[in-house]
Amino acid sequence: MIEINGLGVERGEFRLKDINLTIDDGGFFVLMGPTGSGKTVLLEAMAGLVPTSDGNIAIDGRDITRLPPERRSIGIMYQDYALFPHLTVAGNITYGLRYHRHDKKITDKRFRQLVDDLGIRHLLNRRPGTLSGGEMQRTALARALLVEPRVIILDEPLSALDQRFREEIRLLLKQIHATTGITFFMVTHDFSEALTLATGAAIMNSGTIVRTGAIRDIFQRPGSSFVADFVGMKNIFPATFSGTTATLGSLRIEIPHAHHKAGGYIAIRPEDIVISLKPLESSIRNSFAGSINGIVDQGFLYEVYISVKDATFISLVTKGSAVDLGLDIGTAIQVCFKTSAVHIF
Ligand SMILES: Nc1ncnc2c1ncn2[C@@H]1O[C@H](COP(=O)(O)OP(=O)(O)OP(=O)(O)O)[C@@H](O)[C@H]1O
Repeated sequence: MIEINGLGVERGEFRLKDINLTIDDGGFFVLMGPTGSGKTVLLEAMAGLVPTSDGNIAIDGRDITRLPPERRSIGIMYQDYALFPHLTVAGNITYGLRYHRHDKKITDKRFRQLVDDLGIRHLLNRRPGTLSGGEMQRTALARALLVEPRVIILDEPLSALDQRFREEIRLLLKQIHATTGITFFMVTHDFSEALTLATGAAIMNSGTIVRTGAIRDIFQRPGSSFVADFVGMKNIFPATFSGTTATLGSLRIEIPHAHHKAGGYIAIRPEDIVISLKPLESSIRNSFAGSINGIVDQGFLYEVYISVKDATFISLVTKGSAVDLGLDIGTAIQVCFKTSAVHIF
C-alpha cells in the first residue's frame, strides 16, 4: 500500500500542497488534472527525484520520504521515455540494475521473459534513435519493470502513440498489471484510458487533490463544478446491453458496436446531443421525445436539461438556436444523438 500524508513540494513559484492519498496494493491508480496542475511534480516526489517540504510517503508501512530513488522500490517511465541514445535497447533495459543489488541468474531469466512478453527481442542491439514510438515505449517499460519494483509510475505513457499503438499498449499494461501484481500509478489525460484501466483515481487542480475515488464514481458524482467540468461527460447512465442495444430503464439506445457485458454505463457528451422540435428525418438512430426541465446559462451556450422517461439528458445549445427553437421550461423537444456518440464503459 502506498500512503501519502500531507505531502508538500516547492518548485519555483509552484506549490504542491497537502497531498493525501492511499493506494491499495496491486491497484491501478490514475492521476488526472489540467496541464500545469502538478501531476509530474507529484510523480517525481514519489520517485525521489525532487525534494519534499512537508509530509511523508510510505510504501507498505516503510517511510521512503528521505530514501534515494533507487531504494524506493519504485520504477518510473517518463513521458518522453528518457532512453539513453548511446546505449542499445539491451543496455537501456539493464541500465537500472547497476543501482540495484540483484541475483544475476534470476535477473537474466526475468530479462528474457520481459523482452519476450513485450515483443522486443529482435530490437536488443538497436539504438533508441532507430526505434518507433511504440518500440521506445516497450523498451522504457522493460527498463522500469526489470528492477522488480513494488510500484511503477507512468507519466502519460500512451500520449505519444497513435491510436492503433495506444490500444495495443493499453492492453499490454493491463496484462502486465494483472500478471505481476505491481501497483500502477499512471498519469493520463485520456478518460477512456482511465475508465478501462483504473481501479482508483485522483483529480488534481492547482497543486492539490480535489477528488479521489473510483473513476466511475468521479464521473457520476463529480462533487464539485471543477471536477464536473473537467470530466466533461455529463450524460452518464447505468445500462444493460444486448447486441447493439443499450437499455436504460424503458429506453432502448442504439450503440456503435455489439457489447456483451451485462451491466455497465453509457455516456454521451452534451455537445453531441442535438435537440429539435420534431423527430429528425436522418441517419441519427437515437431520437427520443422529452421535455425541458431546466436551462442554465453558460455564457455563449445554454445547458439544456431534458427529461426523457427515467433519464435526464443534458444538451449544449447555442443561444441563437435556443431562441430559434423557442426553448423554455416544459417545451416538448426531441433528443437526438448518433450511435457513434455513445461511449460505453
Ligand atoms: N523545476 C521547476 N522549477 C519551477 N517550476 C516548475 C519546475 N517544475 C515544474 N514547475 C512548475 O510546476 C507546475 C506543475 O508542473 P507539472 O509538470 O507537475 O504539471 P502537470 O500537471 O504534469 O502538467 P502536464 O499535464 O502539462 O504535464 C507548472 O506550473 C510548472 O511550470
